[in-house]
Amino acid sequence: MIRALGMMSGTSLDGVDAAMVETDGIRIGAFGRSAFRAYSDNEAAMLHGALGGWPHDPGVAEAAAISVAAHAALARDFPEAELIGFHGQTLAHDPQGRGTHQAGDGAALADGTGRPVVWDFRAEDVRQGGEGAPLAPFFHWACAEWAMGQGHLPAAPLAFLNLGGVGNITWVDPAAPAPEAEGACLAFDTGPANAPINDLMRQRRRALRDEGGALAAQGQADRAVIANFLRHPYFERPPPKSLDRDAFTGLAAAIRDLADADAAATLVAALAESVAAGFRWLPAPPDRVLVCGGGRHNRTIMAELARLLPCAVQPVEAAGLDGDMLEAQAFAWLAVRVRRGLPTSAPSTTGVPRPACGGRISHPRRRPAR
Ligand SMILES: Nc1ncnc2c1ncn2[C@@H]1O[C@H](COP(=O)(O)OP(=O)(O)OP(=O)(O)O)[C@@H](O)[C@H]1O
Ligand SMILES: CC(=O)N[C@H]1[C@@H]2OC[C@@H](O2)[C@@H](O)[C@@H]1O[C@H](C)C(=O)O
Repeated sequence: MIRALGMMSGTSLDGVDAAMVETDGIRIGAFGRSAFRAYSDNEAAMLHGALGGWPHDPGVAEAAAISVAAHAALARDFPEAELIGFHGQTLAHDPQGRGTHQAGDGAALADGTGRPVVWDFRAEDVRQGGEGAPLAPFFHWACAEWAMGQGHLPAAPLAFLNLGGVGNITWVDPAAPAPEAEGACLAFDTGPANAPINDLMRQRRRALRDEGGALAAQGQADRAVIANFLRHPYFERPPPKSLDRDAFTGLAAAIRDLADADAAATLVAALAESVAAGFRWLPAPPDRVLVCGGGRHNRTIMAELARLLPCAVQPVEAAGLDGDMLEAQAFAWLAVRVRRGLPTSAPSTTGVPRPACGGRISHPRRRPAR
């Protein structure tokens, strides 16, 4: 077993999550400490300004340096980590076009922390014809297997729903022998999640988010906007499939003339309806949906999901897991898989033609400065 630190800064650009996992890259031995470092307003503004950028675009080198410095600062609090999994900041994702871009140089982070760093997890999958995302699904399989072993879950297929900036779902059969085995996982991005809600709150209320879903709870969803949203060709596309943060720009335009609360309620309904629309692709009805990511703190989202989905909807804490740290933990576990040469994606998770091992390993070239 290796003690690995996973670090993730997601599409909502709020900061960096870091979490320890002890694993052999297959089974979870133990979960360890975790921490969060918020981006300062300046850092967040720089990263926001670089969104959509590719490696040589203006502002991208600065964004990458901010990402590395923030991760290095956080990693210093985890001297016990033998290996670091570094996701980097996704600035652009166009797997069927220009590729996928996570800003932040893993070699610089290895130098800055004195630990080997696994990074650039998505590019190889895209190079082989996959979507490069989502990558958490194999870890969801490991979590389901762990939770079953702890007696927190029955031995039945279930789904993990991650509600970050974008939503993604993984259907998992925890009885499958390995995550890359046929029939073990099916995963895809469901649609927009918190990103448009945050954008709305920033533009209209000068707030970072709709705390607890309070604003949305006071509004009425606009059914015409939702009906039109659900006509987007993305929902007709069978999985695997993934989304860029700003793929649904039409939604922001469609709510422009709605009152604040109605606009927020409409975005919540769009999120929940897109998850419900995704259910038709699942191989069998899941026993429950375990929700992770920041969206599970939004009570209006959780209520709308419970109303629309044909099974129980629970925060992942119901299975003994930490919903704020699951993605960071995923990149710790994936880092160990990369180190061992085990696959990190499969046809049923990213559409890559055969199970693939992504990620690069950089070793520190010198001791870190004190
Ligand atoms: N208490 C809360 N009330 C309402 N919304 C919340 C709350 N806490 C978090 N959120 C929402 O969750 C978002 C953060 O979710 P998370 O950290 O899972 O996203 P991410 O990891 O950045 O994104 P992704 O998974 O798409 O890469 C916040 O930006 C906010 O919209
Ligand atoms: C390209 C990219 O960074 N995608 C993220 C994003 O955030 C959620 C969703 O879109 C998912 O596809 C992915 O992150 C998680 C960690 C994943 O790869 O599973």
